[in-house]
Amino acid sequence: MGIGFSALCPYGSVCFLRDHYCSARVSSDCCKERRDPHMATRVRPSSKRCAIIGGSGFLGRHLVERLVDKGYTVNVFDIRQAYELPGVTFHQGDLCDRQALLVALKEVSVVFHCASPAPASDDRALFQRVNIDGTRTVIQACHEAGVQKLILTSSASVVFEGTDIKNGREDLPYAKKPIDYYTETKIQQEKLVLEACSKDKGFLTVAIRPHGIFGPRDPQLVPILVDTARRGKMKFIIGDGSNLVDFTYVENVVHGHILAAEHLKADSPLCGQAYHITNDEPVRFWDFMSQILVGLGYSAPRYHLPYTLVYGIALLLWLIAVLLRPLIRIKPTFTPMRVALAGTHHYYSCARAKKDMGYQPLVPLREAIVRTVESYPHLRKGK
Ligand SMILES: NC(=O)C1=CN([C@@H]2O[C@H](COP(=O)(O)OP(=O)(O)OC[C@H]3O[C@@H](n4cnc5c(N)ncnc54)[C@H](OP(=O)(O)O)[C@@H]3O)[C@@H](O)[C@H]2O)C=CC1
Ligand SMILES: CC(C)CCC[C@@H](C)[C@H]1CC[C@H]2C3=C(CC[C@]12C)[C@@]1(C)CCC(=O)C[C@@H]1CC3
Repeated sequence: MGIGFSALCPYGSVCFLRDHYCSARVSSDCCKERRDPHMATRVRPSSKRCAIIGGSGFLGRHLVERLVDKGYTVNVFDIRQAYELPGVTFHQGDLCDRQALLVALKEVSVVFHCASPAPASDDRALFQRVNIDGTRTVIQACHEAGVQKLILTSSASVVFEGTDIKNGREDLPYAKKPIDYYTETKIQQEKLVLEACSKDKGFLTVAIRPHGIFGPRDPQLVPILVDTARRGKMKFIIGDGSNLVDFTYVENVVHGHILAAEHLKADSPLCGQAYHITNDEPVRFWDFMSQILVGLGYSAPRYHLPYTLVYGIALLLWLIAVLLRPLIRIKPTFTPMRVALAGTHHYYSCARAKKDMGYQPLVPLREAIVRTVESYPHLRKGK
């Protein structure tokens, strides 16, 4: 067990002898007994010392910025350092390296794990190594460092098999046939983290399942969309265009993560559970894409193509790409996974997050789209 673990405070916070902190507001007998009177008001609460694995990435960096604003002490652990921010300590390394992780997790009580290889990668071995073996290493390092809470960024796609999901709840079974390697390993990763939750060991875990994260600095959704439009390939709507999908503004995803960390206590329903975090405003996939495209000066797609035809072609192209891989590397734009995401309903209920952690999206979709479009002046048509 981690260094210094002593007991669970009746208020739900975990008390640690090594640097215990009590504010005037939370002062149970348990806390009073263990309080170091010299440290009581000056030292930042240990519950506010966190590490973000993947903190250089799109979501991770937004999370880091918000945690710093909220007065957390932040360590970033990432394979690359993408920026500098006062109050943030960077640790560069691979999360599969336990020793490197241990340095970043020292004195930390909350860990956010939001690192993953890019979903568009086709490197199966990399997904296995980072998302599965690496997550085992993260859990082990958390135990060794005495971390109390682990918040995993999972994905709502862990239940998606390429067919319609309408208002899906967290109790849907994991996909038996996940849409790609990425999702296959996200399922295993989520299982590992949730199974590691142990009130006895004082190690609490929760998984956040966002869907279709977008916002400033996103390296995927808007850049891929614009690239496709610039190559003249965004003329067609796959299917009848009525399919509803969740797109979630990055600040709402961050809000869900922080609420989860703050509500995760030994006596809370969050322990070992997964939570959908969405904008709670399902939108027609093609309306959303059109609003982004038109906002950036491109034309919206207009012509309809049958879903099964496009899916069949995408499957064929993917097979050809796999067969030709030893000779030439082809990366089709319309992969079967993207076609399935673009042509089916898939939106999720976040009622559980509302009930258990008081989640409400902070930024509505309309405002989120405006902010996102404004943040990409370099991707406007003609730039
Ligand atoms: N974007 C989306 O729509 C959704 C994302 N998610 C999940 O959210 C999380 C964050 O995604 P997002 O911010 O979009 O992704 P990013 O790729 O922007 O961020 C992930 C970060 O993790 C880093 N990383 C990758 N491998 C390792 C490793 N072995 N050791 C340390 N760091 C590593 C990446 O570095 P590098 O870039 O160099 O690889 C990157 O900085 C992921 O877990 C993803 O599965 C879930 C649902 C939807
Ligand atoms: C070329 C067009 C048909 C589609 C362009 C937009 C897509 C790049 C995005 C639309 C839905 C997005 C999405 C993800 C990545 C980007 C999209 C495919 C994820 C796969 C990212 C990782 C996840 O966990 C699930 C996401 C679902 C939605």
